[in-house]
Amino acid sequence: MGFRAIEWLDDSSILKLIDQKALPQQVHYLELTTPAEIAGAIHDMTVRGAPAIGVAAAFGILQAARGAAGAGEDLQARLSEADAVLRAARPTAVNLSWALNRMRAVWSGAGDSEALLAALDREARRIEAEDIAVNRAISEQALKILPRKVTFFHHCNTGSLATVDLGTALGIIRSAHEAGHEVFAYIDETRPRLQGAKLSSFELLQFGVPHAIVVDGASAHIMRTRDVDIAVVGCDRVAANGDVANKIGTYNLALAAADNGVPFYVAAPMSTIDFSTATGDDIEIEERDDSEILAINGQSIAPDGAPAFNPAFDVTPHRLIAGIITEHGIARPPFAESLLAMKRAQETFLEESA
Ligand SMILES: CSC[C@@H](O)[C@@H](O)C(=O)COP(=O)(O)O
Repeated sequence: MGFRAIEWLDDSSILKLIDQKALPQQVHYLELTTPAEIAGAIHDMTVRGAPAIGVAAAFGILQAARGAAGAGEDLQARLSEADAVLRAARPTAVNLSWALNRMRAVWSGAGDSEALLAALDREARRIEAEDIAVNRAISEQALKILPRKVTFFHHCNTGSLATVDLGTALGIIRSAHEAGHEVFAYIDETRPRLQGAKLSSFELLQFGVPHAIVVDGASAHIMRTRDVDIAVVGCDRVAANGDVANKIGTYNLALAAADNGVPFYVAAPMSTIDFSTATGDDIEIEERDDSEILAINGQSIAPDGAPAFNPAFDVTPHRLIAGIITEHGIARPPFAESLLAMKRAQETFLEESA
């Protein structure tokens, strides 16, 4: 098992988070006691990665419910306040609102506060447990199409740290290595916050997966001059037409892959597919503080007063994507149809396992 980004301490209702801002130099944990603190940790990227922030938010709601019950306060009022604070923490990853919607469906339902509290407890744990199962299933789907000797190109961090465990795209790389494939991975740095250099390399070293960190701008050159079999990335929101919002630089990578005939895959839990968003143009792209570009580890790298522009995500058009790997299978173009087929497979799976 990798480092756990998130751990719920049930007896104390504390959400324990590894501080991803301090990695890899320090493995340091924070213990959060309020939804406002959790929202702050999501916003400042102490916890990050689309699935991880959804799970953290679900426990934030549970924390608020327990707090309200302990103080004899109105449950609905406290929860709707917590919901609003958590929902506003980051805009692009749909997993945040997806998890909050699941929790809201519980707390806005019928039942006395004791029953609601128990149901919220179950739902938060279910969201957490499902994430692990879904990530394993995504890896299993991907293993079906990988050659025995496989060289990957990966962007950002999509591993254990970005999820509850294993991860999505990085989980595929790790699973291929553990399944005996001869794996090598090019891990791009992922400016400006360097999730690739800091976090993905940290995870791959832990599991003994051969890899090299490369600068973001090297992707086209490496694909042109080395044998790269597959580029695989995660996602923060997939629109109904298959357009994918993911960490800034994903679109560049997809263009480099297209020009070099490298198949470009997106690992996507069904929770990241947003059927209510028609196309990538409808996805809100988070803009973060200029300081993320102008300084590295607090050290200024640009002239004093230099302006910057810092969109944190981009949208890769569906035409550049070979497949979207979900826990229910690999969706292929045309995605408007194949993603709906995945949704139907999910509904059947849920009915059968109910
Ligand atoms: C399984 S994580 C998927 C995405 O959330 C990941 O690729 C990504 O873009 C993370 O961005 P971040 O800004 O670090 O939260």
